[in-house]
Amino acid sequence: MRTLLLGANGQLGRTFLDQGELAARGELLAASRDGVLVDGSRGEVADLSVPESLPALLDRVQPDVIVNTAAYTAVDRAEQEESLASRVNGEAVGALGQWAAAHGALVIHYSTDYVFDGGQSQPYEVDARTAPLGAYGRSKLAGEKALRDSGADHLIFRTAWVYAAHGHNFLRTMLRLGAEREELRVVADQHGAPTDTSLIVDASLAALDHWLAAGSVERRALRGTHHLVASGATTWHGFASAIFAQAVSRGLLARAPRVLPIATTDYPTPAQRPAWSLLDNQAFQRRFAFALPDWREGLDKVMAGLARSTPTAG
Ligand SMILES: NC(=O)C1=CN([C@@H]2O[C@H](COP(=O)(O)OP(=O)(O)OC[C@H]3O[C@@H](n4cnc5c(N)ncnc54)[C@H](OP(=O)(O)O)[C@@H]3O)[C@@H](O)[C@H]2O)C=CC1
Ligand SMILES: Cc1cn([C@H]2C[C@H](O)[C@@H](COP(=O)(O)OP(=O)(O)O[C@H]3O[C@@H](C)C(=O)[C@@H](O)[C@H]3O)O2)c(=O)[nH]c1=O
Ligand SMILES: [Mg+2]
Repeated sequence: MRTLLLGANGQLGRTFLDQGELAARGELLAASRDGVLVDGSRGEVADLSVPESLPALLDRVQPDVIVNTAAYTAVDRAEQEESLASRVNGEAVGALGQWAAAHGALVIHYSTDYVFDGGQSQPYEVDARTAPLGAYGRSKLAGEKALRDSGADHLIFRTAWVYAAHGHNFLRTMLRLGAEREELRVVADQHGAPTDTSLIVDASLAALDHWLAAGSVERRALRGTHHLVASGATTWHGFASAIFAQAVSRGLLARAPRVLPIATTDYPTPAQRPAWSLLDNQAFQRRFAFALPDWREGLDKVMAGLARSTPTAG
């Protein structure tokens, strides 16, 4: 089995590489926008802002599985750059699907809670009505549709509130701001489940193994969209508070800032975010026989990893 990993320098892409299991399952080629990987080594070049460049790469690599973790993820900036966001998150995904359909490859792709408007008050099921509030969500929804319409074998995993010890994410923003400021104001009326990249990688591999072992009838049931998020629920304020509690107890911060709960209306941003981002992950757990633990377990592991690799605060 030959796998092509796109977006290898992103939060999720890096965890796929670090974790090592994709490489253990066969041959693994990693691609980034310019072909340079975070460790300085050379990988493949895959620029998703130029969708028409992708077939030549795929023809050369001939992957059996394409794992697409590349995406335009700047939620606020997307409001100003919607055409770029929709090329990367929409058209490029369609191009991957078209190649995969013609060559019998499987596409594993990631989408987001931001395809929903957040108007619900119970976890979203996979077939709930989508209605993105902003350009990022629209572009991701376009990618889902393009992949489905391509006719390729595919697994789309909608996840949410993704973080890791590396990369751009809310946890790292909080640790940086918390070291600088006495007080932070964080929205307490957006609800979701923070999901660490290790969980996404482990769950994706479990799903891939299921797929590889399945016959054509079972594959028809597996093919499609799934909700892959940690269990439990919190708010960004709750997540921030949990991050600081851990940071202090693990010696990463000498003291926690005050974290004031605020309303979304008191934190104006260019893009509107869903108030309710919880995705129902029960079907994923049943279908792939994989347990998705509470978000606090993931936070615990990520903070333990950070504490191991960081000198303690004075
Ligand atoms: N982050 C989150 O909270 C969530 C993410 N998701 C989805 O999960 C997936 C993984 O996200 P995550 O790892 O967090 O995202 P990151 O932003 O950490 O990583 C995305 C990667 O894609 C790369 N990229 C951006 N534009 C291009 C391009 N034109 N060509 C090639 N590569 C490009 C980025 O490169 P560079 O850094 O150079 O721009 C980056 O390395 C995405 O599909 C995302 O939409 C879903 C829900 C939540
Ligand atoms: C830094 C900061 C943010 N916030 C708010 C803004 C926002 O509502 C919330 C989270 O901020 P972020 O900018 O990290 O969130 P955002 O970039 O919107 O995160 C999203 O990214 C995309 C890619 C996804 O797919 C989503 O699942 C989600 O994870 O916290 C505060 O209230 N106080 C603060 O000090
Ligand atoms: Mg962000």
